Amino acid sequence: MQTQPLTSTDAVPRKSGITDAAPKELAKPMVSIRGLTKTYGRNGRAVTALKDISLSIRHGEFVALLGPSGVGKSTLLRCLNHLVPPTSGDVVIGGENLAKLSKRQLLAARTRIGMIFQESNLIGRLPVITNVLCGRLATLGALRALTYSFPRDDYDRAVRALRRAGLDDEELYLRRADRLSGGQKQRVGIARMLVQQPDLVLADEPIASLDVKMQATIMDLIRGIARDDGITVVMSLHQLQVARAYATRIIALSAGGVAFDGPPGDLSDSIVQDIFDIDDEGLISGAR
Ligand SMILES: Nc1ncnc2c1ncn2[C@@H]1O[C@H](COP(=O)(O)OP(=O)(O)OP(=O)(O)O)[C@@H](O)[C@H]1O
Repeated sequence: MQTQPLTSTDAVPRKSGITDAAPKELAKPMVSIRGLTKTYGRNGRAVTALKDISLSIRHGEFVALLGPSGVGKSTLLRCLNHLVPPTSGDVVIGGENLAKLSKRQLLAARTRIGMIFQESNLIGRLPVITNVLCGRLATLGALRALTYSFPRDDYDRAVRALRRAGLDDEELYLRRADRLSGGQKQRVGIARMLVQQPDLVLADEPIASLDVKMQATIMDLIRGIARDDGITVVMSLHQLQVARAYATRIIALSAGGVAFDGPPGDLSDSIVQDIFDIDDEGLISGAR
């Protein structure tokens, strides 16, 4: 692996996505889903995770996807970048219908869609900086990608991203990723997303493995970055209060369909009670 000395470049927020895009592009929805259905085959049995979902998400929205375990939140997020191909229906991102793209075009489209995962999905044996650089892999040729030979600019970008994600201590950058705390890992995952310079971020339960204090820190960080860079966020969550505090829009899933879609202020306790069971810790624990 190639490891270059680290520079001390200042963290400069990117003004892209909503700010860089031409007005015509902004008029189009960031995400448009039409008639999305996903059926998995399991042990010779069909499981329909999503049933005929249609919705649009505008540039700059912060959408919380709520619902009990198994309702289809991860499936919906993964259909949005075709990591899980829909059984039927269309997913249009920034005006591009993903089903109509060639493999190569789909890979290119995915470079503008960042992901943040519950367990951060870092490569434990690799140093922090290399994990962040992995967000640039799609921009390298095949040989460079195989040997993790990143250009100098990418190292500078990775350092800036780590700083924006709240990791200032350069000693950490060369540490193996599996030697970090849960909160540090999540910050590295956010830095890896940042170097992709995405327009859209899909976050799958990014705070589920963190303590309450770190949950707030990570949510503040993601919201701040999304606002500064004009990034659209779609995030699955189990915590009702977190969704109410951070999202500009809540979409609640129930039985594979949309049970509620609106601003947090419209999701009254009585609507919540009609849709979900909430446990003592405020987590959505089941469907009504
Ligand atoms: N690869 C798969 N093969 C078969 N069934 C699957 C697969 N992935 C998900 N499912 C099923 O699809 C349904 C929706 O699962 P999904 O993981 O999208 O739900 P979720 O709301 O994200 O759950 P959680 O909150 O537990 O992550 C579930 O019934 C699940 O068992």
